[in-house]
Amino acid sequence: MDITAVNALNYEDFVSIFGNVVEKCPIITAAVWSRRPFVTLNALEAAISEFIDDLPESGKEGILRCHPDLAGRDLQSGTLTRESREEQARAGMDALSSGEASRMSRLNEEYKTRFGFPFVICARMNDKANILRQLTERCGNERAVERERGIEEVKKICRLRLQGLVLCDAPNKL
Ligand SMILES: NC(=O)NC1=NC(=O)NC1=O
Repeated sequence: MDITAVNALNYEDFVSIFGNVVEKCPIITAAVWSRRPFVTLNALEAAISEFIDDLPESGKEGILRCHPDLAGRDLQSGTLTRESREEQARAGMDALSSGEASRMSRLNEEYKTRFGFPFVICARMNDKANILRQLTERCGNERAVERERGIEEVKKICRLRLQGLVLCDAPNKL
């Protein structure tokens, strides 16, 4: 699908295709539909980013709370979205040793207790070791710092999900 086809979508199809570029936050996609036509994929990504940046702190924290824990109960119970399942698998979250899994679980709980929202990182840009290192380090940050850092990671996840939806078809249309 190229950007011309994206701009031609009605809002039902737009939300149906792009509704999970920000995990479990289709309202963001539904809202930015009004900003079409998007000149490029980057313009669509920028519209999403601007919508997020304009939210109050509670809205940003709400977005973070829609993200499943890495190697958490959703992964264990098979209830991850397709996108999250693929992302977590690529980062090796489904192949942790029992020691690594219990460390992830403990650190995730510590992080959530401290901040009131989950640790979010773009799994596709990190491996297992770096995720554990980042989780350990970021637990020591201030809440405001982690709110912004988590949103930065949400935007990276969103960019990669958008590229998978719009660019991946492009090579087929030689
Ligand atoms: N808590 C998280 O960071 N979750 C996730 N990051 C990803 O890249 N995919 C997820 O499900």
